[in-house]
Amino acid sequence: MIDVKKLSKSYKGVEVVNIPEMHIAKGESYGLVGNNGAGKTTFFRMILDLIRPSTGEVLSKGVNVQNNEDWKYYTGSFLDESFLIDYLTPDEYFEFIASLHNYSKGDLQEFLNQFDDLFNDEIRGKKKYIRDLSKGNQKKVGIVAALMGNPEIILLDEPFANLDPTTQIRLKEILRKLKKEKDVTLMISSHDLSHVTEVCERIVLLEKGKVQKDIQTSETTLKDLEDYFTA
Ligand SMILES: Nc1ncnc2c1ncn2[C@@H]1O[C@H](COP(=O)(O)OP(=O)(O)OP(=O)(O)O)[C@@H](O)[C@H]1O
Repeated sequence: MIDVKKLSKSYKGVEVVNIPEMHIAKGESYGLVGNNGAGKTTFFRMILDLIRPSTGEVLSKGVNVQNNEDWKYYTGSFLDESFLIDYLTPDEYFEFIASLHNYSKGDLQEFLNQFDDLFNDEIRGKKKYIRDLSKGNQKKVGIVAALMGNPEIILLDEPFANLDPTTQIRLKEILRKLKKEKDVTLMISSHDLSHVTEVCERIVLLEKGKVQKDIQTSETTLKDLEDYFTA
């Protein structure tokens, strides 16, 4: 699904990402962990062609993401609030994103109804602009919008941060269901080692832009990661 080749990014001569090679298979759930500044967001931004690599390339289904827009039709993502349009209400924003996916009004209602529990009556039908929502509720809007249009791959940066425990549990269920029922490829960066090891079958650990671990999740992974970050 995604192939990374000789990928690096430097700012003012300082290298912040250096990944010589990486393959992310279709249907894989991939968790990216690493301390602040490890390069997680920068890596995701290069996959989404939001920033240009200093060297190398990212291929989505074999095509360089810089040269072709096709990947945008099957890729859902939410990295931060800049993905939102904060002067719209959530309903207006969902309608806008739905129009990009050619959803009818009925399609949109049906799609959003699935997330009633997650929204907890705080998001739809309110006359509040996105900018006036709490951080957690903004995140819910962004994540749900990223799931619209049946994406084949979904990238989420810190999806669990700012969410209350109930929502974290619901989000984990949603992500697991997407993988199981729709074979969606998931790429999640997270500081929450417990959630990310629960959802992801593969964990990649970045440190100073370089891959330190690339492992299949097992019963010992959470403990191994905790030990790594404690040392
Ligand atoms: N536009 C930029 N100009 C200069 N340096 C940058 C820029 N964007 C990112 N960096 C640097 O690149 C490094 C990696 O940042 P990045 O945001 O990718 O890390 P991260 O792993 O996502 O961190 P966090 O867990 O804190 O979100 C950091 O040292 C950051 O300061």
